[in-house]
Amino acid sequence: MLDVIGVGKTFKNSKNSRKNDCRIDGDNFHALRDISFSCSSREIVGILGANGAGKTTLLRILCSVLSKSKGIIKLNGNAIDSTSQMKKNFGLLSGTKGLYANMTAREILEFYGTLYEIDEDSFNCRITKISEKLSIQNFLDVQIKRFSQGMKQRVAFARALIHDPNILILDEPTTGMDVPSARNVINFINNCQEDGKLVLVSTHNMSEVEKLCTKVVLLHDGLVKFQGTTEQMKATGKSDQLDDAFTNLCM
Ligand SMILES: Nc1ncnc2c1ncn2[C@@H]1O[C@H](COP(=O)(O)OP(=O)(O)OP(=O)(O)O)[C@@H](O)[C@H]1O
Repeated sequence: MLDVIGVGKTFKNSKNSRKNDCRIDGDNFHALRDISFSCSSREIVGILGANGAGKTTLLRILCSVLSKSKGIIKLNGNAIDSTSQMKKNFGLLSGTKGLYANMTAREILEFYGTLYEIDEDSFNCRITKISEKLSIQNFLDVQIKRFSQGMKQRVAFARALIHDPNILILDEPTTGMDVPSARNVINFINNCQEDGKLVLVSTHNMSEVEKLCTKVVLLHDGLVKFQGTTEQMKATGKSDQLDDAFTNLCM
């Protein structure tokens, strides 16, 4: 369903900002060098890698927040290049930025509904369905400034899902959450899989990866170092502990 083929991203390398990095090429810095992998609906794919490996850059390219420097992204066999196609098919959760303190959850979701050009009837159906799933139906008319971090994260999830995308991109969805809130997020991600969505999730938490991911793509210095199941990753990384296998593969 989703094919990422030879995707690369090059930034200008400002002098003295990086040293001793194999991705530096004169004035250029190749954050992603050549990324290829494929996945299907109902998969939960872990995008793994050490700090700076290129996870966020890749996820932002998939959601058209960033443009790619090379490569092809295909959905159901067709190359997608227009921003509008990408926006329609992908939903991004990347922290709780843009949840304006003085707006209510409903106002924020209405704002994003307008950006995605969702008609009023569809919007009302979506907001009812999503707010029940995320248990925010009782907070919809409360201002964001009164929300805890976990509640804000649920609104951010609702925002990512408001246009009913086929593919959900989650950049570190449980970072900074307490155990019950993180567990809710994990359950919610599992529900998305049951709804037939493809979920790509970046996380540093290997126990979450073991619980959630049907497959992982491990990035290292802007390349794919490993892809396969967590069991295959342990075998390749020569450890029965996923975090040790991760460390071995990243060395
Ligand atoms: N706009 C930019 N300009 C220049 N370099 C950038 C830019 N955005 C990211 N980079 C660089 O690209 C590399 C990959 O960054 P990215 O944020 O994708 O890594 P990551 O794997 O998500 O890391 P982390 O786990 O720390 O969040 C890093 O070296 C980063 O400094």
